Amino acid sequence: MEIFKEFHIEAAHWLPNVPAGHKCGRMHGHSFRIEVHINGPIDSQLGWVLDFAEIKEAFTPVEEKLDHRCLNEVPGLENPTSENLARWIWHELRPSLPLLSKIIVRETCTSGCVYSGD
Ligand SMILES: Nc1nc2c(c(=O)[nH]1)N=C([C@H](O)[C@H](O)COP(=O)(O)OP(=O)(O)OP(=O)(O)O)CN2
Ligand SMILES: [Zn+2]
Repeated sequence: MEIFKEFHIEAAHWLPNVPAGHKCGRMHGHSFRIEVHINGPIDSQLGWVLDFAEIKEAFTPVEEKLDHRCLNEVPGLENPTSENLARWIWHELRPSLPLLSKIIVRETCTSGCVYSGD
């Protein structure tokens, strides 16, 4: 079964590799919504796949690195597209969440991406 927890990050970014004049080449901000998905069996005693609190605990250092930051200044996020952000979060979380199955990044109400690992 797959479970998830959603986190909210306020951050600024600009995209360095877009064509000249593209609006995303200018510094701007988003209220990013990030879903962390975990896939595994339900523990028969506890009745859950993983305590949601464990997902939150794993995400806390990631939140510290991203929230109220300029993402371009975060090592590894020099080109902070949704795709690169999702992949970056995956690699940050995977060591502490071995059942990690998916990262969903919503950059705006209408745009985002789903990353299921390499
Ligand atoms: N594949 C990607 N395309 C774009 C990304 C991205 O990360 N991956 N990022 C951007 C910009 O950061 C932009 O802020 C978000 O794009 P967009 O959805 O075009 O934003 P709008 O608010 O203008 O969207 P509406 O069409 O008004 O809903 C651009 N592209
Ligand atoms: Zn943007």
